[in-house]
Amino acid sequence: MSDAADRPVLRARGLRRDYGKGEGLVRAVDGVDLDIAAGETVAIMGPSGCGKSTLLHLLGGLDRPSSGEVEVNGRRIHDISERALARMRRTDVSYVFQSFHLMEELTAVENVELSVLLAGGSPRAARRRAEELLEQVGLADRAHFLPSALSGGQRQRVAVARALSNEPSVVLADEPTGNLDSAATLDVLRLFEGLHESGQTLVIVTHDARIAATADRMFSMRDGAFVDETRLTGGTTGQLGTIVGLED
Ligand SMILES: Nc1ncnc2c1ncn2[C@@H]1O[C@H](COP(=O)(O)OP(=O)(O)OP(=O)(O)O)[C@@H](O)[C@H]1O
Repeated sequence: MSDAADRPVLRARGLRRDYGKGEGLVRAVDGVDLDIAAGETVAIMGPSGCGKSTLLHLLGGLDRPSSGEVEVNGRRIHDISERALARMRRTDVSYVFQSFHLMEELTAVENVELSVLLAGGSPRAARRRAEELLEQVGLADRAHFLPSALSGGQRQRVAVARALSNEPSVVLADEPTGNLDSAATLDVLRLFEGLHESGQTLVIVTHDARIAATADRMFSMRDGAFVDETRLTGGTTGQLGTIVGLED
């Protein structure tokens, strides 16, 4: 096997992020090391304010660390130009937010399409890809609805379709079910499970132990650092309904 095949998709070393200075200094992320292999699903849990979102922002290149480094597919992301970083955010690493972040004036299909267009796809290819993805997330029949006409779970599925639009190496999801009821949570979890089965790499920040239980590995975070790592065996295929408490 070549080195490239063994190389983690996402790697962080000595990652630190400080906000403010002097007496007001907050060390939001305090020395995180992380290696995530292709196809892994990793959950990050921890109490409010422990630094989960800040860490995810650093991993996705939405923010720069005070020190330390992040590599995506072997490439250090904080040394590259803003332009290259913006390109990487459109293609290699994508983000799913708790509050969806859809463009309210665009339909579901247009939201996904826009992401392909921004990454340089042709209009025709973008529409085809957007339709395929909405089909994949079970929303073909809602493609021409505005987000305001969709349920929370449906909006989050559009956001996931958009996150997948440019075939990213890693999808980072920040509390992706935080605004959803149990039925919608189950929908999104099933979608993640399908992505996992198809080999997508996922990093999910969550407060919900039931969601973390669906991962291959779970990190517990306190005060900006990982304090525990658990390898979860056996996966949860077919058990999601039980986990979320909706099915027997
Ligand atoms: N822009 C900022 N300026 C100053 N402090 C910040 C900023 N963003 C975050 N922090 C602080 O950094 C720490 C980590 O915040 P972060 O949002 O990463 O935590 P979290 O674990 O994601 O919390 P939650 O679960 O509530 O979303 C907190 O103490 C927070 O107050």
